[in-house]
Amino acid sequence: MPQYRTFTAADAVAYAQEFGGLANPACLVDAQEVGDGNLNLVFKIFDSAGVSRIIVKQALPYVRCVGESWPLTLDRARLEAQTLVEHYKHSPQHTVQILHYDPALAVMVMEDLSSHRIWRGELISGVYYPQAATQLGEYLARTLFHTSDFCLHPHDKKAQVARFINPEMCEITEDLFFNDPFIDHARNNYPAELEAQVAALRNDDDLKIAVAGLKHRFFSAAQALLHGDIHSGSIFVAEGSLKAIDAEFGYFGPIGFDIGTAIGNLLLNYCAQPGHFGPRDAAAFREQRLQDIRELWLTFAERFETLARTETRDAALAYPGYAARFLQSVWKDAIGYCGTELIRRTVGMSHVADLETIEDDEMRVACISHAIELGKYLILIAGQVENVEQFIARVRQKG
Ligand SMILES: Nc1ncnc2c1ncn2[C@@H]1O[C@H](COP(=O)(O)OP(=O)(O)O)[C@@H](O)[C@H]1O
Ligand SMILES: CSC[C@H]1O[C@H](OP(=O)(O)O)[C@H](O)[C@@H]1O
Repeated sequence: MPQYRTFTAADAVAYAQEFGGLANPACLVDAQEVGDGNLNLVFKIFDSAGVSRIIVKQALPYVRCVGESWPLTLDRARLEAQTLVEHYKHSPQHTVQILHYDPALAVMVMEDLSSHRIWRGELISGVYYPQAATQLGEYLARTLFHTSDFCLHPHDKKAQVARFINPEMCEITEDLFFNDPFIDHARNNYPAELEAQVAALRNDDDLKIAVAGLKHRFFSAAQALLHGDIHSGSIFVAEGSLKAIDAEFGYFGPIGFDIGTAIGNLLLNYCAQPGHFGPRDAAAFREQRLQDIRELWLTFAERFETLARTETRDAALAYPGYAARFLQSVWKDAIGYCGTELIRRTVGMSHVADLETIEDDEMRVACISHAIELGKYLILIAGQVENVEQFIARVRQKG
């Protein structure tokens, strides 16, 4: 077995020639490292005509955006490859295809999605993909249903939970979402002007109890195999197409976490709109985001319920009305997790380009402040919002 080493561009080309599955591997001649995420190396491998043909992704033994002072398990590459392979089985249209995985080198080779664009960039530029929210709802319904107790035999489910135990990556989420923003932590990063607003988060008993409940369910509710980090930067879109990538946070957790993360990133974009298009033009883009949220939830819920009605194997869970009851609890979880995504992306260490690229300082701070307030509000009211129309009305009320 090869020893782990960090790939150079030449290593990545040689690896893609061997494991890329191309009929004419010698055509692969060049590589460029294009990783813009927080964690890993990503190489595009080009042919002699300069066309990107295949992707080689390698985990580093530390958090890329911080450096060697924050070591991180290489096993995350296994969890990412395994999660994407499992999701591909259930939703091949909306999951990147993994072609090869190598545990010793913590490397995977995957389908090249250069014909697509990262959704976050498109949302920031105001490019609308009207089908994307529906397709994301379909992806979430199919992957989450087919890895849940509605579908799996109890023995298989338990074996799968064990195969996807992901303690190191879950710990990052546990800290960044549910701890750091609600205490005075060195990793936090927010505008000094918002100190009083952030201090109020630390001193709000109701909020901290609600966040404790969300963290507790993140620890313990092994409902389905989550993507675990399904934000708009982990989603490629093209006309009529959507593909999820980057699933190294995959584990069996509460379904509402994936739904809430996805909705949360649409809301972060909603909050950022005045910073990119000015208060007047922002209104139309904001309506698109609210429509995306409506479409995402309604598609997810409708597809999940249909699958539950037609394909549930467990006799008790198949009882008419139970799936609808379960989806109500998923919805309420999703609103809470959505709120934590808004807060961790504004107060915590890991920010989003939607807000960070707003050039005007005063406007940027105002948009960040809006996201923090909205996040706190959603966490507090999560249990009272019965449906997506009420959710949208509440978001509108908060400005
Ligand atoms: N399958 C792919 N096809 C084309 N580009 C990709 C692919 N996977 C990743 N990339 C590029 O690499 C970037 C970082 O990938 P990502 O998986 O998000 O890395 P990280 O795990 O470090 O967050 C993406 O934003 C995208 O530009
Ligand atoms: C210390 S990891 C911070 C943050 O980075 C991950 O995002 P990505 O892999 O898409 O760059 C994830 O959201 C983590 O919470």
